[in-house]
Amino acid sequence: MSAALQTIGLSKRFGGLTATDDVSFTLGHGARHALIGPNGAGKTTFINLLTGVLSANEGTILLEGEDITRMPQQQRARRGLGRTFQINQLFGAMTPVESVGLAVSERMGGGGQFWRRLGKRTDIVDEIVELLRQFRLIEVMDEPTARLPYGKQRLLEIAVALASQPRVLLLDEPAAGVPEAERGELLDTLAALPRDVSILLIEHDMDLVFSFADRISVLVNGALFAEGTPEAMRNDPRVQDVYLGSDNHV
Ligand SMILES: Nc1ncnc2c1ncn2[C@@H]1O[C@H](COP(=O)(O)OP(=O)(O)OP(=O)(O)O)[C@@H](O)[C@H]1O
Repeated sequence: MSAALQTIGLSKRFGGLTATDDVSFTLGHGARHALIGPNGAGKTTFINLLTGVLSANEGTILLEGEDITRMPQQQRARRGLGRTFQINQLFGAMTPVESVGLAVSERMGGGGQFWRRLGKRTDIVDEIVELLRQFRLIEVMDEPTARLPYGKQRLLEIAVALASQPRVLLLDEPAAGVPEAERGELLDTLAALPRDVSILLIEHDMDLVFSFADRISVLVNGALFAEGTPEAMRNDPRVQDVYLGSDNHV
């Protein structure tokens, strides 16, 4: 059985700087895999290569065994590659029910026909309500997004990404900017994500990384430096040296 997502010898250069250096990486089916590393290690560049925001200089990207290396972003998304962004990409004037509804409708090819379809399709309504419930957004579903607590906005972002039913979900720093008091809800919600979605998490919050991940890869200077179970990474003196033992992950 092929991996959910795999890179082989992936490299990206910006002029003289190698931001992704010969990365061969495997995301297993149903994985809860975290990618960590110091600032500037190349985590965001790697995600951008996976999603097609950037094109690789060398190497191959396989999604469920299919070569997507040269595919445009939209096509990768349609093939089942979902992502959230480090910085909130939501429309502030829309409500959670509208954002999730639009994402579900788009997946079904509804697009602008969204509200007309909604009235007729109870299965769509049920799915929207279930997503809002799962992400603890029911009580705020009619509030403009810009007025929601930041933690709720990050939850909404994940709900919107999940609405497209991705096979692989890339979570780019979901806890960034979320106040301490709202982190528990985020952790619980991430823990409850459906197991048939394979997840790659990029995160600086080590509590979240160690509570979420069953596998961790460490990126340093664009290259994979170490990989293993959370326990193995926590106890690896080399990893402690370059990352965990220092202050540069906050
Ligand atoms: N578009 C670009 N042009 C030139 N250099 C870039 C570009 N994007 C990233 N870099 C450089 O590539 C390296 C990796 O950056 P990247 O943002 O991928 O790291 P990161 O691990 O995501 O960092 P952080 O944890 O701070 O978000 C850095 O040295 C960065 O300055």
